Amino acid sequence: TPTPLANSPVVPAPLNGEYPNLPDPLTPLLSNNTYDYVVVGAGTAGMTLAYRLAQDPNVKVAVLEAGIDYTSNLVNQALVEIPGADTIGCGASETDFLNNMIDWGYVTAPQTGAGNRQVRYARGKCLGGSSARVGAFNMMGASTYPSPFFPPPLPLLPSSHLCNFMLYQRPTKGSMQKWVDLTGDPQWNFDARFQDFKKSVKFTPPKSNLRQDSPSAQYSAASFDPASTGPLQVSFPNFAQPFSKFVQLGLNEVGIATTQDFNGGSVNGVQYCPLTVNPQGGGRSTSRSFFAAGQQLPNLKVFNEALAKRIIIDAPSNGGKPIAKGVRFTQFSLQTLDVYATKEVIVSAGAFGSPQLLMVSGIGPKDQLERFNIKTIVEAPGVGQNMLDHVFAAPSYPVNVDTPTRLVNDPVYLAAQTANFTINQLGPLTSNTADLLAFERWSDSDLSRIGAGILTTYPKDWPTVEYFSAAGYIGDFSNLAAENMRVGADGTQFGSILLALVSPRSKGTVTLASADTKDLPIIDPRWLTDPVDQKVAIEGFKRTRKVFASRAMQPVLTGPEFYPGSKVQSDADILKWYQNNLLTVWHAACTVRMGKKEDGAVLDSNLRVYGVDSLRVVDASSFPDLPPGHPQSVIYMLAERAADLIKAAHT
Ligand SMILES: Cc1cc2nc3c(=O)[nH]c(=O)nc-3n(C[C@H](O)[C@H](O)[C@H](O)COP(=O)(O)OP(=O)(O)OC[C@H]3O[C@@H](n4cnc5c(N)ncnc54)[C@H](O)[C@@H]3O)c2cc1C
Repeated sequence: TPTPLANSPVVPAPLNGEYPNLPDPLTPLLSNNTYDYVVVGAGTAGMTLAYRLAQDPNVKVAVLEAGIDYTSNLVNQALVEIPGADTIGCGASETDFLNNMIDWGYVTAPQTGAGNRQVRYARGKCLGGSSARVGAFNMMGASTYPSPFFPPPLPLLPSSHLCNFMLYQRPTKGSMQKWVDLTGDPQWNFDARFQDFKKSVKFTPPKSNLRQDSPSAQYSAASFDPASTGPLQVSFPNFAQPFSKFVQLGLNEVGIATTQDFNGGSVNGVQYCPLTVNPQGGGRSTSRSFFAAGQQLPNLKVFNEALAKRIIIDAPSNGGKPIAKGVRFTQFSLQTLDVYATKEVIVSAGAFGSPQLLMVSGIGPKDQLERFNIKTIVEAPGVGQNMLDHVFAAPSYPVNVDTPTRLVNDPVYLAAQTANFTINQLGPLTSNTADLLAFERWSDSDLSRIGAGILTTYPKDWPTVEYFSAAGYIGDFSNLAAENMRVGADGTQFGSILLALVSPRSKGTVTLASADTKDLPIIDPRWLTDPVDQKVAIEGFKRTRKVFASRAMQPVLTGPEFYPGSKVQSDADILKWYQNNLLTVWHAACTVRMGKKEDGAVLDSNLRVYGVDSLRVVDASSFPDLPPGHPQSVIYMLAERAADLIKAAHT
């Protein structure tokens, strides 16, 4: 049993013989258990932040990551890095993630707003965190499939693969102004942070000759910094889904104009979306790229399979301000160890892991702490509250162009396209499938008409809904690969338009199941429980049908709506269908939010935990509000800003 934490010496080496007979991998840590910074989580924010801090050779940085490095076995590496593999298994089914090596295996509480289903909620547990499209395979997988680039036979795959769609797109100026309003800090303004958005990213323009897209993908060069070295790669795949061209024209026809760019502070309109894809080789680029960039730095240590158990907080008995001193963790599930930070502890464990770690460490709502006999360090009612998320669902139609439905049904085609990807970096496996996006803000009169008048108060550039062109069949989202096999067995191909709610009003919670981080927290997103979200879902679904009914889409359609089909007509039918079929877009955020203390926020505008010194939270949980669209750009920006704030605080 480790020693009591209060007044722990900062440098307790040699740890009073507390950790006898440790296996080899732990020895280096024990010879040096004190760093300037300890970062929990090597995910999207944590790995970026740790690398930036370690660029200063005068500081030492330790990162504790509960998962493995996904490049440590070939199958997971292939599943992460082949963009087209993201069509495999985004399933909502809770029974699908046995043996999952690099996913946490979260399942939500029963969702009254989603047909009382318990929905699997994918989250990366590996270097790169949720920015890595991570898959699972059974333990024999690595030796069964010798090529790192050849996907294993699809029927053998458990459908527990989760798929980060790699969409790289920035929020609107108005939504970032909301961050300013909520925090009182003008530094969160889009223009003030534009340089941080650009800093992580090396942008490469689309190769239109290879993509053969028409109209071609557009972008604004001004949204990127030509001098940036990345290490995150942002570009376009060398393949445009044939289906997407029709969707673009259909969206235009219903009044959504083509826009140039999603990365300069406005998004309304339709365009191909840049991806975090590496133009060299066509593979996915994740926040692991920051690990790769820092691998040679002697002052950066990343510990895998290191599960943080709690933050070591020194709470003076004289009532002085508590101070974070380090982190207690288990590595390889073997031994409990302490690592100390002389400057700061930074929690980057994600929207579920961060509130959990704060609560088990004594920072959280009183009822949660008391329920599990956790000693209260700081009563913080906002921890684990205010969870915001996006959801989506899609009608599907039969089409006459190649889609991933063919990839899963035609082994010869799959083999040819695998070779095409591996050798030429061409073909559908280079694509993330949902390559074309549209954002639409509904007029104030339409919003009032449908009973969503509250959304008229949102900044005018904040879209109400997002549409994804999705080649393939979506169905009830339970298992994309298996469902495409089923419906496409006779050679029929499918195309879908996903409707996502990007101005959600429903708020969820993350609460504890026990006082130990080895037990997953309880996730209750409460999707679509707010009546405004329900109205938007109904209206948005009708809009997607209008797009399919456009003249521009008729040449690609070979029949009427296949799913849900003509039986779903009334508003009540539509709502029920949407609720029974929706899936998260995996954008959980705001569970340890930044803002004003008097408004119940947990973090000040510099990401510091109110009431505790030397402790910050930097990841999706720290968002004051969830901007419309896809959050990874915001998380990279947040990590860049946090690194600068931390460096400035210690010079
Ligand atoms: C399937 C999927 C598809 C997505 N698609 C897109 C997309 O196309 N575009 C986009 O912009 N966004 C997308 N997202 C969302 C985006 O990836 C996430 O919002 C983002 O990666 C979250 O970053 P984070 O740093 O907050 O957390 P994460 O990246 O999840 O990092 C948290 C890290 O902390 C580790 N951790 C947690 N608890 C502990 C602990 N106790 N001890 C040690 N380590 C711990 C985790 O293992 C993980 O590595 C997608 C997400 C998923 C899951």
